[in-house]
Amino acid sequence: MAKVTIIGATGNVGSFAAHTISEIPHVTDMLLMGRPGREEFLEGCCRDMADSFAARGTQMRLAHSTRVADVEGSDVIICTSGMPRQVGQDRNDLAFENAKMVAETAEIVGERAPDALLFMVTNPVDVMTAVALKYSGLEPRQVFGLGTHLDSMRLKALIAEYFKVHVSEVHTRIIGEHGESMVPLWSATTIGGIQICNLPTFSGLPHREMMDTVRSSGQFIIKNKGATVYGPGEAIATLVRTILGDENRILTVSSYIRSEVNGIGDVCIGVPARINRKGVFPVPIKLADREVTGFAASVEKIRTITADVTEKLEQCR
Ligand SMILES: NC(=O)C1=CN([C@@H]2O[C@H](COP(=O)(O)OP(=O)(O)OC[C@H]3O[C@@H](n4cnc5c(N)ncnc54)[C@H](O)[C@@H]3O)[C@@H](O)[C@H]2O)C=CC1
Ligand SMILES: O=C([O-])CC(=O)C(=O)O
Repeated sequence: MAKVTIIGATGNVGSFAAHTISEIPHVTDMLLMGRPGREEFLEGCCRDMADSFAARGTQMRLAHSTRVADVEGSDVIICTSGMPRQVGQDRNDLAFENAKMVAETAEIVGERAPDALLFMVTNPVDVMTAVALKYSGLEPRQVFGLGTHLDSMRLKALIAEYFKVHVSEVHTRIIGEHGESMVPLWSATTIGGIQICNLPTFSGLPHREMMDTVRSSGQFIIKNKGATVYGPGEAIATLVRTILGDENRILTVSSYIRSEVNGIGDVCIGVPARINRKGVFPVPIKLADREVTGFAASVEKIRTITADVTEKLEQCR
């Protein structure tokens, strides 16, 4: 029995995520939230969704609102509201504009739903996770972002295609920024349980090309169809299912780390974390030397942008 709220449900990602989440059996209540002025659109979304429930036999209470205070009683609150990037923009270009909205929203969430988990999707997601953590006043286990889970999924699909195996045979991870400085963990990549570097075909793997494809996926999709929707929507639903099913899966999400990765910490960034109904718990890990260098650079980048955005937010409050 759980209530899930989607803030930004009128948008591309929010509306598709709402539909994928409606397939999760634990969800009994869903609240679609949009900006004031979007009431009619939200009503339309609810009616449309109810039609799909009728076709599938889904039984779920569905409501809509334009008041963030209505998050009260939610178990999971997903924030997909905010500006998306345009072709040629970097996700970090959105940082300050989206941070203003996230800070305001997070404050209300902290007051009205102090026991909820707050799941950030809005970009730049690592910086937005830090802003949400600060302004909600919630505990680090309660606030997390989609992080590099989507990037890890993208890499997994490319590896599966290369080796002609089912995606479920591939385990891989990308950590760090959901952005240019992301770091693939080849040392933690296995196929059918065998470390990828122990497979003779590994030497021919086009690592660089694969990572170029992963890094540019968002931009490619935005250029061709305006927004990334299905990948993020399914990735969001996987996390919600993991939480509500109390599954203790280890997925790579943006989370506050103290010093869990080779002693590096005090930042919100994509790291492997155990996820269950209580929230998100980063797993202490020790990386190979080359991977540490890349991760440390990614942390430094995100820490600098986060500090800059937080300072600007404080000045305009
Ligand atoms: N972390 C990830 O992997 C991904 C993150 N995103 C991010 O998710 C966000 C939403 O993307 P889309 O759904 O494509 O955008 P969209 O433009 O379709 O929807 C954005 C929604 O946010 C609302 N909104 C915009 N500015 C707002 C404000 N100041 N206050 C309150 N609500 C506001 C809009 O009304 C709309 O409902 C973007 O920041 C995008 O970059 C998108 C895909 C993947
Ligand atoms: O690229 C974007 O702006 C949207 C996003 O984060 C993704 O799909 O990875």
